[in-house]
Amino acid sequence: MKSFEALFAELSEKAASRPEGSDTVARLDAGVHSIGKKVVEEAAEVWMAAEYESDAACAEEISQLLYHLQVLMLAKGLTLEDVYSHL
Ligand SMILES: N=c1c2ncn([C@@H]3O[C@H](COP(=O)(O)OP(=O)(O)OP(=O)(O)O)[C@@H](O)[C@H]3O)c2ncn1[C@@H]1O[C@H](COP(=O)(O)O)[C@@H](O)[C@H]1O
Repeated sequence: MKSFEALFAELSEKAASRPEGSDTVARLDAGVHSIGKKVVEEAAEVWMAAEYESDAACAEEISQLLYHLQVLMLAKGLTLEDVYSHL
């Protein structure tokens, strides 16, 4: 099982090394506008799953939202500390 911190470390490494075939690199190259739209789409899917789908489906949608939020953080150059400092 992967933690939020472990995923962020993995994505940070991918952003730096830019391996062939990485979806994350492609999403970063698409830019903040594209990533932002994905965040909104995934947030809506979380909402719909919470109201109309199973707990497992809702959890999966939440994991996808967290992934896209991390991609947005990387695109903006934000660190975990930048976000955690507001929690
Ligand atoms: N955790 C995730 C993750 N969660 C969600 N997603 C992406 O978000 C998509 C889910 O969005 P949708 O359900 O809307 O599916 P879709 O419509 O096909 O998505 P689009 O490709 O059209 O955006 C998935 O198909 C993945 O492309 C993720 N992509 C990657 N990861 C992890 O990120 C790491 C790096 O991945 P790569 O960059 O691909 O090597 C690996 O550990 C992966 O497991």
